[in-house]
Amino acid sequence: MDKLRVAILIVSDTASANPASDKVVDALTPIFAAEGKWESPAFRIVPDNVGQIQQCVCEWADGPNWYNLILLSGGTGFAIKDTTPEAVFPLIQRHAPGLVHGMIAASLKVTPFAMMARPVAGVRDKSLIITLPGSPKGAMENLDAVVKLLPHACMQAAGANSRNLHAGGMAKLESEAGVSAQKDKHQHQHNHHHHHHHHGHDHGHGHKVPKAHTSPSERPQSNDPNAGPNRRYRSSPYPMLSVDEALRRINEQTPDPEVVEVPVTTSLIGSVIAEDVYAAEAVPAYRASIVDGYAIIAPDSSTTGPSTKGVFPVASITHANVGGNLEPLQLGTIARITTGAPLPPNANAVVMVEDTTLDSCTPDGKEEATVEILTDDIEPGENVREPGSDVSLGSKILARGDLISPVGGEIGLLASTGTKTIKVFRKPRVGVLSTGDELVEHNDPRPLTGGQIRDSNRPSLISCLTSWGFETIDLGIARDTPASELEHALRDSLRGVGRASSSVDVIITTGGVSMGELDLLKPTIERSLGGTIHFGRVSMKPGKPTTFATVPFKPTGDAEATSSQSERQSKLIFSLPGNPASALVTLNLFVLPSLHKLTGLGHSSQALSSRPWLAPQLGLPRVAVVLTHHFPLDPKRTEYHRAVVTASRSDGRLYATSTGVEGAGQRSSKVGSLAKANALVVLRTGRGVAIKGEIVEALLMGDVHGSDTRIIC
Ligand SMILES: Nc1nc2c(c(=O)[nH]1)N[C@H]1C(S)=C(S)[C@@H](COP(=O)(O)OP(=O)(O)OC[C@H]3O[C@@H](n4cnc5c(N)ncnc54)[C@H](O)[C@@H]3O)O[C@H]1N2
Ligand code: MOO
Ligand SMILES: [Mg+2]
Repeated sequence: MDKLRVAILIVSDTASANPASDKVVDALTPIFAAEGKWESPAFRIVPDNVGQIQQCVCEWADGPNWYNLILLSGGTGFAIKDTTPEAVFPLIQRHAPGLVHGMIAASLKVTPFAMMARPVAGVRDKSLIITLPGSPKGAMENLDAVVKLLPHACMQAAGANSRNLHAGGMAKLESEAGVSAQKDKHQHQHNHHHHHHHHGHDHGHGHKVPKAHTSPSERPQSNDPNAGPNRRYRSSPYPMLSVDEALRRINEQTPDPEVVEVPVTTSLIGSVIAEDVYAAEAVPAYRASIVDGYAIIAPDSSTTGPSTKGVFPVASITHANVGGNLEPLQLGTIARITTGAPLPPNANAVVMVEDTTLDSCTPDGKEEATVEILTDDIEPGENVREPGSDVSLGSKILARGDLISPVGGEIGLLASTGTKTIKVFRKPRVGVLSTGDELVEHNDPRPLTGGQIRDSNRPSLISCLTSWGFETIDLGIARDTPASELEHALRDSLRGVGRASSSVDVIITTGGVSMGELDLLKPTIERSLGGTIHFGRVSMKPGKPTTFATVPFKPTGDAEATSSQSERQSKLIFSLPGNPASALVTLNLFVLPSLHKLTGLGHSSQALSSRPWLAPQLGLPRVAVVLTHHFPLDPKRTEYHRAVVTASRSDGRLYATSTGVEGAGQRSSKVGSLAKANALVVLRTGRGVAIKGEIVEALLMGDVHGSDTRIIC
């Protein structure tokens, strides 16, 4: 039969800094060789870092080249930096305490210090994962204690149809090891119990409010759908933040922009300049005519030279784009010239053709022989663009922080000066993922059944992001069950595999962030991805359960790790509520300012401001609007009321009209409340209504058109 595949992860700051110092791989390799059932072990070294440990274990367990057995050595003790069990525990889907007992029992025969080992063992997908002590001796002793069982355990974990299995070989091993499938089943039940016991802290009633920034151990235990009603929250453990505090945390966690050098093309639109740009060429590069007419030698007005008025022979003709040298203009002659064409040497001004009349033609009648100039007040330099008078060579044409707008002015300036490449801030790449068992593609031809919903969030969010000029990646729909689907979808998009062919900087998800038992985003981000949730509730309507998290990210593969300077170290996840209006409103309110910061906007003003998250360049423009009717107020949460804002042609003010106040008008499930809306009217909490004629703040999402509205109060 095929040999089993084994990989060893050395977890050690020391070995990570100096790989030669590792002795564990050499100690364990002969044990596997002696068994004869194993391929020679693969290995990798990482520092004592939860994110890097998890990244590697997941790659080894989930990737296409998965391993039957994943061993980790190191980081299992009581020292502060020992975090291997914490990293591995959440990745295990089925725990194997029997292996843990076996290893500890064996070590106890050697030393009482075995009581201070904190090993973890269990199955993830088809891989068996076991942690071992960091010392070569301890690692060998522990492995020796269980190694006879491992081939059997691995094959059971992999399932009978695994590529590594043959029915014959399996039966043989089972009798060798003297265990049965029945026993194995018992073990699982035991596992479950064990799991409850260790993690069923007193969060069942959720009265404890966690601190704003929680370390992995003191983080609130999230909804665990497998753990039954006692582990489900009955009130949210996430503190309710103000919108301002939420924006502050987003700003704080959003990394500074990265600089890239790129060629000048139209795909620069929406980029922000990272380094002042100086003109590589002068514009114009030569003395050019501003009009169609005749180049002349105009007398200096201070001297009393010959008049420009009179009849002159036409010496030559100059069009734009002439090659070669021009004949110098002789005194007393003029030269026909077109707009933008270079002046012949000696010429110093141009007379517009409108200020002349034809006097005589050449004998063949094809050309002008003499022309009469009708005007006498032509000064030297008139209608002439001197070299560099539009853009002088080496002058600053664009500054750090300038936006390359779709209007075209900046691209034009870069093009006219022959600028080949410029340094800009790299625009973030954004992935959009819908979550929910109930979702079907919006264009699925089948009629809906049961509780099915068409996925409207993905198309609506992607269209909004695209209009802002960001590269988006459609990450599809992740089902709520099995929960690993969500985890895989997130992990793949961070790594740039699957639907995301290159890794994304920001992930936007919708759905699954509130209080339902299938609301799995928060636990998945915290436990499976080792992420940090910076907030999970905001006092606003719609959008209360909006969640923002960061996940540590280290590119996998050694080559990549060194070469890829452009990979950000921490990735952002915005988990927006599933209700369509909530999703689109929170995208505008929370995600845009972060994307703007990543793009390099608001960068210059940040240093000056004590509240950089409110820099005017970040997020939607804020304007004052006049209400055209009463708007009802919410007593508890600030409302972002969807409205149409128009610019009054009669009084120049901006007026806001709701997209619907009656009945379900502003309900968060109603994406139609955003159809036609171009603004979010910010309504502070209060009783009753904001009255007609009142001036309030609004966030502009779209173009403002003119109207005849006016209110006289
Ligand atoms: N007990 C409580 N229940 C709820 C609370 C609460 O505080 N306590 N908050 C409510 C608020 S406010 C909102 S908003 C929603 C947020 O829900 P989730 O983010 O957990 O989203 P789901 O439960 O998955 O779905 C909610 C709703 O949205 C529909 N949906 C989801 N995804 C899409 C999509 N891609 N396209 C269209 N529609 C989608 C989904 O079918 C549900 O109808 O929670 C309240 N509950
Ligand atoms: O706060 Mo949730 O977003 O409705 O309606
Ligand atoms: Mg929900």
